[in-house]
Amino acid sequence: MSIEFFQQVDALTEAGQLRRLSGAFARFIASVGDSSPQLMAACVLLSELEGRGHSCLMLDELNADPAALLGWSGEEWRDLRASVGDWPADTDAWCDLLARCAQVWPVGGDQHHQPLVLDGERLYLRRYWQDETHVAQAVRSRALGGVLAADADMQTAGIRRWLDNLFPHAPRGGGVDWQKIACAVAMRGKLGIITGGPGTGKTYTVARLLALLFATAGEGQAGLRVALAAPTGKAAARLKQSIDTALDELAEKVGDELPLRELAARMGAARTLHSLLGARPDTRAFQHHAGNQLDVDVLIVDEASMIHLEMMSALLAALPETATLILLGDKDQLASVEAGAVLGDLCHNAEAGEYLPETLSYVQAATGQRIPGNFEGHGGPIAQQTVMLRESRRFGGPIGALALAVNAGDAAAAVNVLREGLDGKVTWTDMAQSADLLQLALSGYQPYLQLIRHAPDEADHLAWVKSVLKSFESFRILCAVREGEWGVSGLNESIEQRLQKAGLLKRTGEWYVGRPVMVTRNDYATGVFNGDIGLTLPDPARAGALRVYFSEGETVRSVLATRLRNVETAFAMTVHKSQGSEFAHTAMVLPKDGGGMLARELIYTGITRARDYFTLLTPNGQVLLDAIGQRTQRASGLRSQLEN
Ligand SMILES: Nc1ncnc2c1ncn2[C@@H]1O[C@H](COP(=O)(O)OP(=O)(O)OP(=O)(O)O)[C@@H](O)[C@H]1O
Repeated sequence: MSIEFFQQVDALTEAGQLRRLSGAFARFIASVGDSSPQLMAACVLLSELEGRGHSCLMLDELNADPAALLGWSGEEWRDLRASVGDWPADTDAWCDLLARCAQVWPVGGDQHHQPLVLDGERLYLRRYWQDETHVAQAVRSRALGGVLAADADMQTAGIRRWLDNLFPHAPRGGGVDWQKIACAVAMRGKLGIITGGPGTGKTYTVARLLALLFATAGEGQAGLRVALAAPTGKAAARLKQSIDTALDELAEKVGDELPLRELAARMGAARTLHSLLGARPDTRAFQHHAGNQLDVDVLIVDEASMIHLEMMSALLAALPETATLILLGDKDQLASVEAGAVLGDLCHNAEAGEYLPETLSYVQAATGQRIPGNFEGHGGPIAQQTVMLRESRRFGGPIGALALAVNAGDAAAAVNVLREGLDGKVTWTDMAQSADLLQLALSGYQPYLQLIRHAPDEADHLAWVKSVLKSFESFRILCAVREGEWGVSGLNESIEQRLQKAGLLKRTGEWYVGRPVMVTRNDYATGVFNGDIGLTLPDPARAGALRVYFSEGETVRSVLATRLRNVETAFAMTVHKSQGSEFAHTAMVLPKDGGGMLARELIYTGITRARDYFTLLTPNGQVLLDAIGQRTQRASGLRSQLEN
């Protein structure tokens, strides 16, 4: 029995070191079979890691340094370790021990709905193993499926003709036109992955890919069904806007040969993945699934780095085999809060290319471009369908240089850019005090709060709402953490107080004019979703009533403030929640102590939310250096499943 072990777990839970769920989960596992402290320890660790976005527990890591898995010191780990008693001698011993437990299904063994799965040296919750296995199988078969066959020469020639038309100019500096290559590669299978940093032309490229799909659809052209989606409403609205603009520009160039405006008009709005799949209240199941698939020929999904494992599995199940899936995203951004780092795993060869000889010759035939030798290799089917765009069109200058340095883990170069602060585009206040932050919040939020004071007649209400929203969207404070003085909750409170003191806000209760809010839970009744950000403004129809206005590209939606239940004030938001958004001026705030939990992806994601100006505030600069030096490694078996 594991009495001593659970006493330790309970004490650590009370101390806030472990999630309550972890102890409860281990107890549940103990109640349905074996209850050895070793199995219990593996369950607690598995649950803790799941809460941090890992899809499995790597037993070699458990064997090598379990404290490091939790980010604990040896001291913190000591008592829990002692309560386990005998610790298996090595990874094999862990595998043997777990494989003998009734609650564990060793893959290939007898199945009787065991809640845990042991796949090689990885221990999973069954659901994650199923999702991972399904995603691996589905993307592999998509990458391999539909690859140009018997009449390939003719098809390739058709693709080439159109690509030359759509990309008429030689790439700048005489390099390789990865955008053109990305289009060709996506035409080759039922899966295309286009990754790249901000402004590298992912949307520009996908608009041309759409034109190409449309142009080569033959008789199917008139009925080609294209759907656009993204993980958040904001990202979906941005995608639609960028694609419409790009298709419009392209239509001018292509002329009568291709009715691109007709295609754009038929596409309809971009939707969130939840809405596309038909999420329903009170169930994880979607309306669209393997038995009731989506009615589309082409699905384009932007901000794919935010898609978690379970969502990717659901998406792939709901997509007909015949449809083409195009994933767009920045592989270096933070992964989803939920388990999995799917885009990162799918793109693990993207930097190096790893293209096979057949890919090289197809690309040459379809684009006239020769992929340089250093990108040749032995990548699997996903690598052959993945292209990384490498040149940013609008993200140069100090912000771009800073993002590059952080991404490369080069803290010294990052500090150089921050110190030089060229053109005032990048500003860094180290040893920052709260007063610095509050001053910044005051100057950043003053413009929209002043606009609010000049509420117009009823007739101009919508135009005014749009201008206030636009002004609010131009500045944002991002936090690395939620708790504490430098976290979201502490800062929102102090910023509200500061703005009130400056006479910019009149806070009378929970709801007040000018309050920005973020939705924290999907709410089907009001049609607002987790992560949506809105602004509280007077209701023109009812004196004294307040509505929350949400910007959706060109349109605005509103909900009575009192109908919104799961919201929080959003002067400051987490970097995680800011994904898919961009602000003219982004200010990022790091905490005094990162607790070893901040990594480079977070810093990179924060910086790349800034369009024109980036301000960094650090009460303790060492936290920045430590974060740049640390990579997020999410345990996942997806890469190895993709290679099998
Ligand atoms: N080959 C090109 N020739 C001319 N302009 C280009 C080209 N590629 C991209 N652009 C322009 O560069 C800008 C950025 O491109 P785009 O918006 O497609 O990048 P993105 O990777 O989708 O950015 P984000 O990550 O912010 O969504 C756009 O104005 C686009 O029109």
